[in-house]
Amino acid sequence: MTLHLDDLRVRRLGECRYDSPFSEMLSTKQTSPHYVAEGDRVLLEDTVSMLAEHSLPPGRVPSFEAAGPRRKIYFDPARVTAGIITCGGLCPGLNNVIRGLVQELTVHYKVKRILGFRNGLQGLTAEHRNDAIELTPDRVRDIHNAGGTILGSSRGGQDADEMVDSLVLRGINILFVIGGDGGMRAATFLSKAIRARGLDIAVIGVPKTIDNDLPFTDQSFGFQSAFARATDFISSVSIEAAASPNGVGIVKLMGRHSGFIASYAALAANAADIVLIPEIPFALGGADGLLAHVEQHVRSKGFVVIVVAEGAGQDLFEEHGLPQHNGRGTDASGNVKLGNIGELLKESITAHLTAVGLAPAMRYIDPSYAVRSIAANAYDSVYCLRLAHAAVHAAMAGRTEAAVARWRRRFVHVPLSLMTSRGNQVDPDGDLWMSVLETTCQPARFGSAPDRGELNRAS
Ligand SMILES: Nc1ncnc2c1ncn2[C@@H]1O[C@H](COP(=O)(O)OP(=O)(O)OP(=O)(O)O)[C@@H](O)[C@H]1O
Ligand SMILES: O=P(O)(O)OC[C@H]1O[C@](O)(CO)[C@@H](O)[C@@H]1O
Ligand SMILES: [Mg+2]
Repeated sequence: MTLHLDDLRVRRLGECRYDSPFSEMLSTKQTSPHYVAEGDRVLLEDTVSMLAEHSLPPGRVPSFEAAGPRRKIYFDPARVTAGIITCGGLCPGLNNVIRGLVQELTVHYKVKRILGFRNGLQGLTAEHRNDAIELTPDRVRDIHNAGGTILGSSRGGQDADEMVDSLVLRGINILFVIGGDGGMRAATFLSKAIRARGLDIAVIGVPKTIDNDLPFTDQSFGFQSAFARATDFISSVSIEAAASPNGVGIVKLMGRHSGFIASYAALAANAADIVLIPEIPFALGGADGLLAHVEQHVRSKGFVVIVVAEGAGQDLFEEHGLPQHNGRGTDASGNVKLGNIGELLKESITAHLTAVGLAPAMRYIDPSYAVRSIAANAYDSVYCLRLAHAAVHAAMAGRTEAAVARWRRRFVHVPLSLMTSRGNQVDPDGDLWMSVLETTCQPARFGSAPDRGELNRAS
């Protein structure tokens, strides 16, 4: 996808006429690698060859608006009521972002009223709009020490007009939506309804997901904490598998469409023999299939450790005549319900090894919720706080229909249209997957699984 400068422009509600409370602090600042004045931008691409391909003057090169405080702001802080919602699955750091938003809004901008809507989009329905809680620095002081979200979260769609009515009735000028790909779509959907009514309400997304499946962000918050926790489970399973005759350790990790958690956790634990991710199809049977490789490991080393992402091998369910996984169905948000690949591996590996006289000691764990419900680690805590700061600065400067993200280590504003334009997946030809292959020594493919080109042409 070729992006042009116009695709990267962020919508503004209007001219910034108020002095920012930061203007004094900023008056001495020069543009530097760490501070970008209004108008300066962060490059979309960062290699000389990619830049040269555009053959464009510097002012037209695709670039993001830099995040951060402006000298002039759009909203009069004394008249602002801000709202916050968290939606989708849990993710380490949700409470840190809520806390960061509340502190930045109140301490620096002196915003007096912040409402936390309960349980995701449900909190914006007529039935629940009055359940919103007042968020104050006192209320959020210690929340970053706990996982989850003090606001609650949910899946499932709601009527746009009803949600906009709630924003109007509760006097909201700025809404922060902390969510994954669905949450960013919901923010877009709400923004459109707000725009259709000509309302002066800014909507800023703070992208979250342990799956790291959102584009235009180096890594989403919570991802580091989640894969660090997942690493512990891989280490445990590998110790168990190694200590048992014909030990087979399987750890199933989240990752609906993207194998980032599986790949990073496997690299960190450095104990997996096989990593299976949604991006790379694999075959179970045949001379080069997964089962043959598992058998080979058990014969040569005495045990095998497999890390599998939940979205891997979904095509195998049809092959194995498991119709309940093919009709699939969806959850309340429209996400396809996946077949349980961990169980499928457990059963097929047990059957295969038993048939060849190597009855296994199976050690299978699915630590999915244990991985995502924890508090943020130190790295994510810093990241969440800085994203929250960037989100508040963006909203106060009248940016809307945008998300804040870290791109090439700089905080930027990303139009929601781009945030929802595609997913982010492990590149089978990229350096991350190469590192996994180098570490596990597994083959590039198990069996005669179709290559990606064939799959893309078929779909
Ligand atoms: N296209 C859409 N339009 C309006 N609302 C949407 C859309 N897609 C998703 N939503 C709503 O956004 C909310 C969050 O979506 P979802 O449950 O898919 O989680 P998510 O934000 O993708 O997070 P995660 O994937 O990390 O669990 C849900 O309430 C869902 O109904
Ligand atoms: O059980 P739930 O809450 O629907 O969440 C499961 C999904 O949430 C995610 O962790 C994303 O938040 C996916 O990896 C996973 O498929
Ligand atoms: Mg999602």
